[in-house]
Amino acid sequence: MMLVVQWLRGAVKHAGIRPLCGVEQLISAVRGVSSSSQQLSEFGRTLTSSCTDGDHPKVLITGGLGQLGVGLAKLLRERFGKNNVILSDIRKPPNHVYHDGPFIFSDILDFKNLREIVVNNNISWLVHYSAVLSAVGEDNVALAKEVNITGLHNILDIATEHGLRVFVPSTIGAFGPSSPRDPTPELCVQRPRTIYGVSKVHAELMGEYYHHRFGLDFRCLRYPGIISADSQPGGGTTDYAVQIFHAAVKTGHFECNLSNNTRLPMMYIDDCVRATVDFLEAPADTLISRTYNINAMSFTPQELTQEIKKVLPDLKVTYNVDPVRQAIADSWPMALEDSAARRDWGWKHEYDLPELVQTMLSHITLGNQLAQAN
Ligand SMILES: NC(=O)c1ccc[n+]([C@@H]2O[C@H](COP(=O)([O-])OP(=O)(O)OC[C@H]3O[C@@H](n4cnc5c(N)ncnc54)[C@H](O)[C@@H]3O)[C@@H](O)[C@H]2O)c1
Ligand SMILES: C[C@@H](O)[C@H](N)C(=O)O
Repeated sequence: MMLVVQWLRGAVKHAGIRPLCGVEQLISAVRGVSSSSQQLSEFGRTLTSSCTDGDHPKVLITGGLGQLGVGLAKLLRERFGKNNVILSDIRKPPNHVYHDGPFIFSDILDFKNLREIVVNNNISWLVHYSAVLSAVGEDNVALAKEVNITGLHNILDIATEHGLRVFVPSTIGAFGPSSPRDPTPELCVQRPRTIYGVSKVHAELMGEYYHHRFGLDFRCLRYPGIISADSQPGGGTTDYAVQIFHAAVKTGHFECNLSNNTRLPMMYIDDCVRATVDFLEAPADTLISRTYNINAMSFTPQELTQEIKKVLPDLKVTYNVDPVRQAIADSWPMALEDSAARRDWGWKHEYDLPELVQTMLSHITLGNQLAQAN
């Protein structure tokens, strides 16, 4: 096996193939197969399917109609071409998403269908966004187990089988009350108290295991709460930090379900999708780890309100604390320690609280004006 890996490194270097085509991915594919002749012929297919269109990866995004998928698809399509990025979900897309680029139905619990999609579309990168988030998960543990754990197993098996690069996001929710909270280091006690958090620790460990055992090119970022103007959050604990902006513009009143002094790590969506694409593109030999924290800003509902009031002074915020969400938030980090991401693949956030507030308010105001004009 070592000889094959060495030969592959030499051959790739000799042929001048660009790193984007995934030298390490190919090497991983070699490591991932045993020496049976059938599997070696599979390897031949993996080699050709891993580099599409000469240069660009062919990307499949699962759960792509949630808060993050459409934004990620937009950036990936700018970099790799519209037809090289396929969004998928189990829901019907809105018209503008359907017309913006390829969309396909894919239920991650249907292994055979998922495999068919990967094969028929020559997929080389898989971004696995399907999930049941923290608050919804506590409401429906069985569904969260099915989607977040069984679904992940399907993804890892298919990615390994076809030599794919696979990205699975983790979260601040992968930590718990016994983790250090301010800041939370990359490696520390992880004993989350939600099914969402437990499933994400499982995903981190399974992905890393598949990487070491089968050579899977598994990549994982622990996202903070993500804030976006054009897409709605899917039932998490940090959702208030999106909803407050819409309420501020629309009615001038917001009822917050977390207490005024609950400090959580947050990130603007543009930083999140840029981090994801940069991390996906990072050469494998620069990655010391397969799971990284990324951090941008931290604030409380009170601090966010004060910042929004600089633009909309009449905003009124009242508090009606949801005990389930509050207990979750109280067990999560206040900030993530992310020096490894900054060192290894150049992560740098661009949005702090003032820029976040300015950007969110202008996007939402403009969006509302356009909607009224139509
Ligand atoms: N949004 C955040 O603040 C945040 C923070 C940390 C991590 N993450 C992670 O990022 C990823 C994307 O988050 P999001 O906010 O877009 O989530 P979301 O809840 O908004 O969207 C999840 C999507 O998964 C789809 N889905 C559910 N069951 C499915 C199935 N069986 N097959 C295929 N798709 C299915 C849903 O239809 C939905 O569109 C998730 O893994 C989430 O855990 C998000
Ligand atoms: C933090 C993140 O994982 C998600 N927004 C949640 O609150 O569940």
